[in-house]
Amino acid sequence: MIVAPVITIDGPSGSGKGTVAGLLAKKLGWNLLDSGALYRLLAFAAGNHGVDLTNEEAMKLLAAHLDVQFIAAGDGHGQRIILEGDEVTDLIRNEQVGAGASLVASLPAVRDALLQRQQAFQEMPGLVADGRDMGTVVFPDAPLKVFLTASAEERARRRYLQLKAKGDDVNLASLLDEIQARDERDTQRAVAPLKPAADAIQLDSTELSIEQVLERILSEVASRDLAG
Ligand SMILES: Nc1ncnc2c1ncn2[C@@H]1O[C@H](COP(=O)(O)OP(=O)(O)O)[C@@H](O)[C@H]1O
Ligand SMILES: Nc1ccn([C@H]2C[C@H](O)[C@@H](COP(=O)(O)OP(=O)(O)O)O2)c(=O)n1
Repeated sequence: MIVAPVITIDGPSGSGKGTVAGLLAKKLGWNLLDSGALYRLLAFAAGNHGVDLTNEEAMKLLAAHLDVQFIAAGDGHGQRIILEGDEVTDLIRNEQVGAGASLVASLPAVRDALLQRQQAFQEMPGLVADGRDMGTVVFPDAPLKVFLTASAEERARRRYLQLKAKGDDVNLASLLDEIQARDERDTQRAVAPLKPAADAIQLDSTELSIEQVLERILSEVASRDLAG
């Protein structure tokens, strides 16, 4: 059986995972898994259904029955996300939902319930998957694993610019606090914590442009002969 190759991109919030994963998937013509969106969707759905984010049993049920569709955007750039029939693409991209996602993501039963759903994205001709545990837990056999980082200050600055451009009322200092709190929770949790896989390439993007990060990864793809 031919197994579709996977490129995993893990790292902390604002390191550029989502942007680079989207560009890479587009360039290679591969499928895309934004695993963080699943945790964000769960936190968002919990709000809609009045479920307490720390209620592991209820959150596990919600995860098992999550009704979500990822639709490639018409311009070939990014994805539209539909939750229970409603478009939530932008609604899940704020720090409040991010913090809720990080909380939900610390529940082992929730991670278990999402495992197969994530693995089902591994289809031909290949998959680019971004998150926190793509290389360590979900796709441990991936032939290329990237761990993307950047300083917390640079990540907060990027998030600030991104949210401000969207028209959100944001504050740089509180974004930095929130990012650091999320880093702490994501790296310290007992199950599938944020950490580089032993065989991951580590890339610090603090001083790199998006194009430079993409170039570095594409050179790894070429040297491993992954794109056929
Ligand atoms: N290397 C980079 N240099 C400058 N800005 C970047 C870089 N990588 C990503 N960005 C910007 O930072 C913001 C956060 O990137 P994103 O891909 O959402 O990060 P993550 O998925 O790791 O949270 C986006 O607005 C993106 O355009
Ligand atoms: N594979 C994943 C992806 C995300 N998570 C959790 C931890 C993160 O703080 C939240 C939100 O992830 P997301 O990648 O959307 O967040 P950022 O874009 O990096 O800010 O979900 C996870 O535990 N495992």
